[in-house]
Amino acid sequence: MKVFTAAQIYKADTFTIEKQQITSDALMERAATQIFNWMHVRMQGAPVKIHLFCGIGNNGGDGIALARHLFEHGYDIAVYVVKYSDKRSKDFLTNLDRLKDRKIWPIYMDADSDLPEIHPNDIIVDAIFGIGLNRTPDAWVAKIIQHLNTSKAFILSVDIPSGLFTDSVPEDKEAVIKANYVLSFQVPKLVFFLPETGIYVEQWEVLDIGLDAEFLMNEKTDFELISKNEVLQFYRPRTKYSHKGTYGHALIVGGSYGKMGAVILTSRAALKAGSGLVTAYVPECGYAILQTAIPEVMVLTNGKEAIEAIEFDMKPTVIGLGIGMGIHDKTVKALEHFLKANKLPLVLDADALNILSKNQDQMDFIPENSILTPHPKELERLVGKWKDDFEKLEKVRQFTDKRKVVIVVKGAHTITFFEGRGYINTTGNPGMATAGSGDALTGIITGLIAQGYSSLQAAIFGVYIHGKSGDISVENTGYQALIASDIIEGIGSAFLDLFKVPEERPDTSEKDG
Ligand SMILES: NC(=O)C1=CN([C@@H]2O[C@H](COP(=O)(O)OP(=O)(O)OC[C@H]3O[C@@H](n4cnc5c(N)ncnc54)[C@H](O)[C@@H]3O)[C@@H](O)[C@H]2O)[C@@H](O)CC1
Ligand SMILES: [K+]
Repeated sequence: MKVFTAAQIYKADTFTIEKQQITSDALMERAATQIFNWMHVRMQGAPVKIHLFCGIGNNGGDGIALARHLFEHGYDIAVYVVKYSDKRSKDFLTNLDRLKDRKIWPIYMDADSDLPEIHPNDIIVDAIFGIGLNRTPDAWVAKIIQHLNTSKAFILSVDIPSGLFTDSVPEDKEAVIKANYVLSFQVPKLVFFLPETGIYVEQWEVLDIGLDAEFLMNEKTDFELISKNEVLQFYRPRTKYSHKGTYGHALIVGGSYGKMGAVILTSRAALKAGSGLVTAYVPECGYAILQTAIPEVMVLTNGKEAIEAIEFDMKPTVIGLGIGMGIHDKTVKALEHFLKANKLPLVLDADALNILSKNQDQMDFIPENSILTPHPKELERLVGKWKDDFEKLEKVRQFTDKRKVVIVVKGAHTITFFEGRGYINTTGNPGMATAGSGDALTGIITGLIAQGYSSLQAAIFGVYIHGKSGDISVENTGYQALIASDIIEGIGSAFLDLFKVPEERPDTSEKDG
């Protein structure tokens, strides 16, 4: 699913209005009806107090139109208009008149108004600001927002949590609604997925308001959300007359005294992801450990307790490099020597990234289409410090552009970058923040490249499978007890899940988050 900017959403609105020959009011009515249906299916007329806080723009208009539908279906509502400006939108005013026609009188709120009492069991509809927010809300509006946040009532945000910008991090962290649920029109917003702004969105769902399908399909976006549908498009089925050679040979280079477990995890994950053959290249102290731990993996050795040279007499399809490798001087030299001679695509992780960060001139020897999988600290060493999430994304984009490589920015929503575009993953959970989780990911990605997936596909698919496996495994372990080995064990289930038919849903909108 594509992730549009605010400007693109406005463009889609205008395009749709012209093409479908409808009024903007009709589009607002669609939006409000969708939200109403969503609520009505779940609430079934329950006598719960619903407080609707509406701004004076089109987001407020959505809220006012929703209030009318709720009223007409017998819900107990209170409507507040937060008058943060005199520039009320046309469609807001139209809907306000319709509400007044039904003898519903909103409570107007300004800087001097008292804050209404809200019971923890009530429901709040947040329609104060939408994607039109262009500056930090005034202090008195921020106060209302804080009042709602501390009420303990369930907050349903219309389109986006009020106070959250679509393309920057909020300056005043207290002036943003913390939404329990966001109903986003047509497309999700990038800010739902970034660490600094995603905290305002507990769950989200997209509501289809019928924006023009052709426009949505043709419009190019900087970000795409990756769910099952997207990865299925490049899934490679196995053929009957294939053999292990068909599925490539992954070489996993790494390990040092005390860090051999990482190589076990990566090698195992590469096998489990489907690599035909896997060879581990480790220092001698890892030989018996590897051979005992994974009988399916072949082992080559160099150096005693750390790798001193990377030379081999075999032809791997792809090389995963850096896991538990350490930063011994001899290893650093070995890597430099190897990079100068190597032509194969690489999956670079952990100590390989740390070594490269310190010797940026060696970056020139990274082959195009290689994949780098840094965690936040490694990323910082690679691209330098950033002031916020948006600057981080920009720095990564520039780096991938310059070096022609794929960078996997690991996080709650891992984002894979290549050729100026970011692919946002939707699987995974906090249980996966555990030792060796990244080693497993490196193995999965390496194993996919071995089988013929392109670097970009392997990174996107690998991140998806890794997260999905974590989601399936956590059902049995709980967050705390989930360990990297569980993620590797779950890889098979994650593949099987690709072909599970989703269960029937009560409504027709797309769901995620
Ligand atoms: N454009 C359309 O056709 C549709 C728009 N929809 C709704 O419209 C929303 C966007 O509406 P608007 O563009 O009217 O914008 P908003 O309703 O988000 O904001 C209203 C206006 O307030 C002003 N403003 C921004 N920041 C402010 C601040 N800090 N203090 C005071 N005033 C501020 C801006 O001039 C802005 O246009 C979407 O989020 C969505 O909810 C939906 O009805 C679907 C259709
Ligand atoms: K809102």
